[in-house]
Amino acid sequence: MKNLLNQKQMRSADAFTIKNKEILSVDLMESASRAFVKAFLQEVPEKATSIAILCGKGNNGGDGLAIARILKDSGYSGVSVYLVNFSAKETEEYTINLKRLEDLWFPLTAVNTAADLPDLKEKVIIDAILGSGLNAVLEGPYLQLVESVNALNRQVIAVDVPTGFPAEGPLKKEGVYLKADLVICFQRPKINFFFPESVQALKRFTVVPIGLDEEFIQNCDSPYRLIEGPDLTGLVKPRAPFSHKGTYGHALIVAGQQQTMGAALLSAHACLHAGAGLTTLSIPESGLTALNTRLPEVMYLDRADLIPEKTNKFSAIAAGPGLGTAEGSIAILQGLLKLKVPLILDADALNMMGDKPELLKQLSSGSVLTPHMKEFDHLFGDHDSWWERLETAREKALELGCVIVLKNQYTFIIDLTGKVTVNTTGNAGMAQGGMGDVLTGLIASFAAQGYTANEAACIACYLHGKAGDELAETQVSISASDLTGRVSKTLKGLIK
Ligand SMILES: NC(=O)C1=CN([C@@H]2O[C@H](COP(=O)(O)OP(=O)(O)OC[C@H]3O[C@@H](n4cnc5c(N)ncnc54)[C@H](OP(=O)(O)O)[C@@H]3O)[C@@H](O)[C@H]2O)[C@@H](O)CC1
Ligand SMILES: Nc1ncnc2c1ncn2[C@@H]1O[C@H](COP(=O)(O)OP(=O)(O)O)[C@@H](O)[C@H]1O
Repeated sequence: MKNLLNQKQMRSADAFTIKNKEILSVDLMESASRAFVKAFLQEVPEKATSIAILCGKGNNGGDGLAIARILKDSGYSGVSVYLVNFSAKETEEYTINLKRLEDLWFPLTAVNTAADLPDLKEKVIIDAILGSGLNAVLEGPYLQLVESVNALNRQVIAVDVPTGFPAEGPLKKEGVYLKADLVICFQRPKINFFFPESVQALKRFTVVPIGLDEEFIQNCDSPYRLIEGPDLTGLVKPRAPFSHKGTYGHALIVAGQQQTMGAALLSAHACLHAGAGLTTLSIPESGLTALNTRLPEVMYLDRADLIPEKTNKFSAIAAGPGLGTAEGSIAILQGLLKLKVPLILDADALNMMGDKPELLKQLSSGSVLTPHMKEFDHLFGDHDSWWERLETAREKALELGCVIVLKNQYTFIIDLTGKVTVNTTGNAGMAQGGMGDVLTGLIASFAAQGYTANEAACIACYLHGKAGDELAETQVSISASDLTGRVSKTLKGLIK
């Protein structure tokens, strides 16, 4: 899995690369700027496009100056550079790149106050004002400049990070950011790109390698990492010769009530498709006809049988989808907690725990909680930012000894030690009811098959989103049933 670094670690990776590869800092800037231009070419292939590059006086601005030169060398004929001179000091790499442009008689326009910014006519704006060196919210001339550029409503492509947007840490309410359509980011994405609030600053991002030492990066002690397809190849085991249904575990899903029986069926269906040897569903008796008609492979367990003697045969137990929160459901949850086995808890199971926080203390170690943002805040209190929510998730995972799957467009899987795995698969086509029920069924299936709680959560989240991404190639929206139908095929692609 790829480590995500904080800015201090990123600077160390910079320094290490410069020392060990015996390259100059300005050469690293050149490499970053070339990588930027390569990605920019894909985005703006028309060489006659007029482009304004706004450059601050730090290394982000230095990149902007190098990018101007490289774009010109690549055949872009309408590149203009605006020097944002709001700071007294400039970095050495900036100075070198400015000199290189001056030597080429490159036209440069000085912007010494926000009011100096001319009426930009260029079609595309490259934002190289401030990058990861940002140390406070924007104010004064930077704020004015950013607001006037935002008002232009042009296509904006930011270098590494949009001006004003912090790479890490809580996003302040008063923060103002230069709004980028795309960020071309160096070597690793910034952790803050994965939070929903980032939409205020960027629509999307792409990451380009710039030649930093990968071994150094991977050896950094970081709490964040990204899960990618190759990470699962090798982890997901193929079906074994001479195996039988008993080899792949027996999952129990406790879900559904009269009005929300579908949630239970969706979870069980997903569990089946992800390969559990046996799947049993515990639903109210009134759902039996639906179960037998819709999912003939799935067995039934009476609610009265949720007792140790009847449940000890299950290799994983999930509860919550469509379960309701009435007295009867609370009793079911309390009964499950008394089993003293790890549980996978979603939806109403989490809502009940939010209503009765004392239940959280009864969770067995190795359990998995799968809240979306509202369920999470109901469980652990309101949060002003996603950064803070993720910090709480890390503390709670450690304190409770459980895995927390904090769901969103990018889902955060926090393991028992508080480490965070970010899943980037999935798409807006999946924003339909029932999708979380499917995820619960997938986690239950992998847990039943013998994967650890964290492995089951990582495999399930990646697979869930990946199946959705494959379907999105030919569909606009994806129903929970569509997704379930795809899962086994996608899984096949993940096995060596
Ligand atoms: N390995 C990599 O990732 C590589 C990264 N590279 C590039 O380097 C970039 C980072 O460059 P950087 O460190 O020079 O900082 P940068 O963002 O240009 O800004 C610094 C200036 O901003 C100022 N300033 C800060 N906050 C402010 C505020 N709120 N309001 C006003 N001013 C503020 C601050 O002034 P100070 O507060 O210190 O007086 C200082 O003068 C990175 O994003 C990437 O583009 C590549 O070239 C090579 C490999
Ligand atoms: N825009 C999106 N991009 C990626 N994944 C999404 C998106 N919208 C929803 N999902 C995924 O769908 C699931 C929704 O879960 P949840 O809100 O609990 O759904 P429900 O309660 O309807 O079953 C989560 O796993 C989430 O990551």
